[in-house]
Amino acid sequence: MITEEKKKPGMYESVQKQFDRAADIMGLDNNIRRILSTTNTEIIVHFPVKMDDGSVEIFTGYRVQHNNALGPYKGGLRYHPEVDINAAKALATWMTWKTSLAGLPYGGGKGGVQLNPKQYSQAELERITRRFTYALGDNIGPEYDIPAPDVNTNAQMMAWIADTYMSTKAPSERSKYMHVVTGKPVGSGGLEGRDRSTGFGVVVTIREWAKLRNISLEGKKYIVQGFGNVGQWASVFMKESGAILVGVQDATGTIYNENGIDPEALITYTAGNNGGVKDFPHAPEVDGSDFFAFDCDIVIPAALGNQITEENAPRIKAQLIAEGANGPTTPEADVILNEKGIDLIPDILCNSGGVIGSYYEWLQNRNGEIWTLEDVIGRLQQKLEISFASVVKVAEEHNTDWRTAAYIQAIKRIELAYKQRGVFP
Ligand SMILES: NC(=O)C1=CN([C@@H]2O[C@H](COP(=O)(O)OP(=O)(O)OC[C@H]3O[C@@H](n4cnc5c(N)ncnc54)[C@H](OP(=O)(O)O)[C@@H]3O)[C@@H](O)[C@H]2O)C=CC1
Ligand SMILES: O=C(O)CCC(=O)C(=O)O
Repeated sequence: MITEEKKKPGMYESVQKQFDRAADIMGLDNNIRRILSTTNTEIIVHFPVKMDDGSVEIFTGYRVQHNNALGPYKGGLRYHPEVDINAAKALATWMTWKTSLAGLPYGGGKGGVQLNPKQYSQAELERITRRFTYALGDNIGPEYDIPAPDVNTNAQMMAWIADTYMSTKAPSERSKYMHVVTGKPVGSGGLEGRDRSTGFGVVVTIREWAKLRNISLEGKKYIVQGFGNVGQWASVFMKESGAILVGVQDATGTIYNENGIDPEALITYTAGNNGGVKDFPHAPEVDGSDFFAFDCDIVIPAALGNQITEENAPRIKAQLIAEGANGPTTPEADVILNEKGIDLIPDILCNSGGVIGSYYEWLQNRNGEIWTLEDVIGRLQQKLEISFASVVKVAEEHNTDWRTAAYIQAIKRIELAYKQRGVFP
């Protein structure tokens, strides 16, 4: 099992190093560089919640709004013991680059609550989510800052947020606020396909990589770290492309089977009482301490940040790393992977299908429309293919890696917005 994010170099340090590299190469205006190196707003709330046994627990929640030059802040909420202000700052900053690269009218925000959701009942999680929403108040809003699901949060929690937020508005106005949050259940204003949009997007970018490198995905072996929303859906779409899942790691353990693990069977298994991949009957449990070095062609990190480091990067054998997670690779590991000639599809491109799906949900609510699954999947695929091609082109123009190229492309759009508005007299 992987070690905790907290014990490794900070994710905020990583995102700033990535930004600095791109800013240097593109010769970014120094004032814009200073603006983008700083978060706009950092909110910390402490709020009490009554537990099932009648006791009261105080929780700490975060929302960081990094930048809104292109539109409202957008990004998920995470429930995890390692959520803190620095994690929220890093994740919010990545959202700014991601939404800009995708060409969306959004900025970047992120937040969450520091807790281990496995320790709470469903009723307690509902009260925590509703209290957190009250505590945030109008620091979120459909045209201001729009949360969405992330690690350990789901469509049900988004429905509680929407309901709580809307209940603070006048009854005649409430329906105008449905798009305060995305990733809701389809029955409550959610979008058909938002559930799979991140995992689908990961696989669209892998297919584009395969086309570029003239490789067939048929029979290619891959491993996935994290078998939640992103890992599961990515595995479903990798199966459609003929690739073979051989290893999976989650917080409960690591399994490996060189003959293949059926993603659907594993999804059914993990949805059961065990809640993870441990003891899956069709793949033995193995030592996962060197997970990324397993024999495979493609690695999909889809769990937490700072997992591929200078310690394990030298042993990676795969041809491609497709970053389903946010910030899974440290800047030091990036250097090693580049030297080894391993391709890497950076998080702000690879997992951007999620926020693009959220944008479609937001539009659906805002315009009173109902989109079909075909609409969503078709538009998502087209948008991601364009993004992938633009990153490859910028990388060639600047003779740089794909992560730096993705940053350059994202930063350029924000730079233009600042220059056109004339904030500098
Ligand atoms: N959901 C989305 O739309 C998007 C998510 N992302 C990113 O993708 C990543 C995964 O998010 P998502 O799938 O939504 O989250 P989920 O909560 O659905 O799944 C997280 C997965 O990571 C596993 N995990 C947690 N801790 C560890 C650990 N120490 N070692 C190994 N595995 C671990 C969990 O295991 P267990 O179940 O056993 O706890 C679970 O399988 C995150 O980095 C997130 O920011 C990026 C873009 C959009
Ligand atoms: O769907 C969204 O708004 C954001 C999802 C998210 O948190 C992410 O892309 O990291």
